[in-house]
Amino acid sequence: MTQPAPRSADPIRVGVIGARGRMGAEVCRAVAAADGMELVATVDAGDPLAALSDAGVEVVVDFTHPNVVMDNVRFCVDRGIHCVVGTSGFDQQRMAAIGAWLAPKPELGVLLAPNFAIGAVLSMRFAELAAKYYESVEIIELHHPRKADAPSGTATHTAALVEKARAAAGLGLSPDATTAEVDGARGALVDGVRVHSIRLSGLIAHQEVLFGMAGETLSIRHDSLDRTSFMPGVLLAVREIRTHPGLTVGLDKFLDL
Ligand SMILES: NC(=O)C1=CN([C@@H]2O[C@H](COP(=O)(O)OP(=O)(O)OC[C@H]3O[C@@H](n4cnc5c(N)ncnc54)[C@H](OP(=O)(O)O)[C@@H]3O)[C@@H](O)[C@H]2O)C=CC1
Ligand SMILES: O=C(O)C1=N[C@H](C(=O)O)C[C@H](O)C1
Repeated sequence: MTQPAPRSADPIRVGVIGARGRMGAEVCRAVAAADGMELVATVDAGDPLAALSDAGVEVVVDFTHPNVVMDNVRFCVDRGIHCVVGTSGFDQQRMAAIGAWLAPKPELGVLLAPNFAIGAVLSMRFAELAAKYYESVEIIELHHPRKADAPSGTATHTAALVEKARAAAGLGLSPDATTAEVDGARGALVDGVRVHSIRLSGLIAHQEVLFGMAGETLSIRHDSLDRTSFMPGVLLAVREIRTHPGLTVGLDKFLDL
């Protein structure tokens, strides 16, 4: 349920966790330069999370690591701090846990956004729309080689959306006659969809969803060429989260899509 935006003209007090990382540093710059918000606390590995509550943070932005993000979200929810989370590594079990933490705090919002780039959000929606029309689908995600997790959160989320649309249309697995395979050659099976992860110097974040049927294919590709591509989405989420209580998955829920 969307509530009216707070009337206060006071800037939103923002804290960043993972502030010295690739994304966190970019978020700190974007928040510091944005109208209507103030960067009041930054935390990275080894720093106490109490710096956030001590500084009166209202909205935290987390770009850390799948291994630590749940502790960060728990800390913030317990202290009534809204969370905008870009860190990957969320599954249904993790989402259910966050939902349970939020249950006694009906005013509090947590956004888990697999991808903040507008084109990535659109491409996931396009893939969801296309899914029911095609017999075959596979996903290729391509990232910089310092990425810790594979497949990417974006690919995992896309696979889930595509699978749901295929299941609703009565489609099963994509046809595949492979009977002899070198381990990994056919990628990972995520929600019944093959996902192939490329790690390559020079890349930032890219994804291609390939659909096929007799006589035609469709490729839906998005490329983040710079981490600035994620910043408009992050700033939008910081502005919106206080009026979107509960757990939200996907930036599309904050857009007029
Ligand atoms: N949703 C989206 O649009 C996007 C999501 N991401 C995701 O964001 C996450 C971060 O990516 P990226 O910035 O490239 O990664 P980085 O490794 O560059 O940054 C992560 C930062 O978090 C720090 N950190 C680790 N543990 C903690 C902790 N317990 N408390 C506070 N800080 C901690 C790391 O410190 P140290 O290095 O010392 O461990 C590091 O400085 C990944 O999961 C990635 O997939 C990335 C881009 C876009
Ligand atoms: O690690 C990254 O860089 C990215 N991670 C997110 C993901 O796992 O999908 C979003 C984007 O792809 C960049």
